Amino acid sequence: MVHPLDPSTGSNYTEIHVESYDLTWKIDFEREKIEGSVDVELKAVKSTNQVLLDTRALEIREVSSNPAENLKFEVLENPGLGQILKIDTGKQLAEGEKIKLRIAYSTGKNATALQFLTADQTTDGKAPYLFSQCQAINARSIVPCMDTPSVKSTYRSTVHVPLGLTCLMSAIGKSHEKSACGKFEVFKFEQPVQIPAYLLAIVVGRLESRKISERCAVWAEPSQASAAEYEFAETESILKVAENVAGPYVWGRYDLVVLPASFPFGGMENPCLTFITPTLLAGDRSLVNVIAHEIAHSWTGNLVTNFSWEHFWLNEGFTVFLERKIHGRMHGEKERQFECQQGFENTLIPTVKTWGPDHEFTKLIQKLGNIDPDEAFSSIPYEKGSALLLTIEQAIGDNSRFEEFLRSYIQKFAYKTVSTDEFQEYLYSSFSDKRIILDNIDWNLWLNSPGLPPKPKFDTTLTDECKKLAGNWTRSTEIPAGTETIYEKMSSAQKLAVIDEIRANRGVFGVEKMPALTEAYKLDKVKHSEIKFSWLLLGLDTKFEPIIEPSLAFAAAVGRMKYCKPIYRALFNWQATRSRAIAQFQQNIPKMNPITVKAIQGLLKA
Ligand SMILES: CC/C=C\C/C=C\C[C@@H](O)/C=C/C=C/C=C\[C@@H](O)CCCC(=O)O
Ligand SMILES: [Zn+2]
Repeated sequence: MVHPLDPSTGSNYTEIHVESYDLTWKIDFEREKIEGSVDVELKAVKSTNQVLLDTRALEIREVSSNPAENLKFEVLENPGLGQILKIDTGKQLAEGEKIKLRIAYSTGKNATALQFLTADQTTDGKAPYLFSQCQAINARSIVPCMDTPSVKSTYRSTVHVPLGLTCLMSAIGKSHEKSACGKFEVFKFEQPVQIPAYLLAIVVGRLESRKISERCAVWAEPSQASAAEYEFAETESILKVAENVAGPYVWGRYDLVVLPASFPFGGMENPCLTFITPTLLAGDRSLVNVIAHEIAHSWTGNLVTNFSWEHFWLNEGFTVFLERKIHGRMHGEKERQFECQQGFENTLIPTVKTWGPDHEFTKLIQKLGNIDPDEAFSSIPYEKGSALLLTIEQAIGDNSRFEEFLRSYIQKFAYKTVSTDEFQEYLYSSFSDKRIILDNIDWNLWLNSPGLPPKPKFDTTLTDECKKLAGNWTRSTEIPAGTETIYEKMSSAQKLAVIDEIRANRGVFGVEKMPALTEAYKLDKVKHSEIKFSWLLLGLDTKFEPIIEPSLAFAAAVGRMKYCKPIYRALFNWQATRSRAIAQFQQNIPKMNPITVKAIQGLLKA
């Protein structure tokens, strides 16, 4: 089956493929730039005399071939998506012929993949810091590349960083020594498994590591190292369960790095080194579902990769489904069902409501054109995607057979990319005895229609307990008796479900009960970031004035977009807070991640 084209790249990947990148970088904290070169090895898929690479605001100094010969190049605009570096190879390459190019360049001011932090913007406030976020199409702002998941390449790197700092990458560390001049720490890495450009990642900072197992460690700034070691101590056990569900782990190491608070996501599945937000440091290991999610990406996303961002649900829907399979193996089927029901009712339903039921971005398969995929990003591919897989599992009616199918799907498409059609074709060929059952799934509704899909069936036991407790608050004007004790005995996920449920029924809750609710469940002291976020949003949605200060403080301190975007949206939409929120946001822009800035600016334009 031939893949359609990826609209988010300007590269000529159908003519020639990048096989490997060899990066030589110097991290310049003063000028907030990466300075260096990349050696690119390419192989022609068909005869061509040009190489088109994606770039975004890069300063290209020179392009040469090996043996050294300067090549002609020009930089063309690619509206909405950056630029295209067009290189004349100087000769016609035959199909299968290889070529090596060297590109000397530096990153531009405000490279979208990078956030340079001054010492005072870090957790410990002791040294500057740098981290990257290349998904979806930001890799092109740090290296000229084929920035499409359709192309997978290996990479090596040599990185010079200031003395005393540690560099980590989404690869296996090979060596660390001082430079000959004694002015730099020099780190070398190798990623021997072919990966798409969006999985290239770097972090530089004052970092300490704690060993979790032979293949797992957690890195953090020194003041957070012990907390991180405790919080993520279960990483190896989760990885073993994941292998049991999905097959052997092929990436060698699985390390974690806790980033500063401005990191825009909960976690990013960079191979060998998952990036995580410090908002996971709940103190009681109650947010490790994010680690299970990132571990699951080692198979779905990193090994089997969506061929373009229009089919992002193949990365995220499968990963959420696997994450919950892992959770079910560890804590029981009722728990898995609870997570699935919560995902549908308290994430998917509100997300569809926020976009609007006819919005293009509520479709599972997207038509992105030249829209930056970041703009379409939401929980839809995660929750609608995993709900589709749950629906298929239930239609098949044999969970262990469906799990075997998942393993064979992973094996079949490992190291490759996949489209929705290919997944569907493989599903039908694997369940040829269930064709009629599969035909009963309304594929067009699930894949191509906006809005909510049919709700799968759930074992509602654990959710029912939460709905009952929440109902006591929303249905009555009285403060429910004994509510503290019932709440206290619940798991953190159930506690969150209680607040989410009250929030879903805020119309009948009544702002006058906010102080009692806050007091009963000690919500103003809660450390669990999901519960805190839900409480703040409940207060903002019900226009509870004492919530304004903690909401502004949370939005300023936490760059995770899952939290700061809805909080800013609510603050912008409330007349009483709008101007303060806009002023705070604008003042904080220099400290914020470029991806987050763009997303919040989008809210103001909407
Ligand atoms: C349908 C949208 C099409 C393409 C989007 C592709 C990438 C979107 C881009 O914005 C990058 C996303 C990176 C996500 C990383 C981690 C998430 O799993 C975090 C989820 C939210 C959170 O927990 O904070
Ligand atoms: Zn994910």
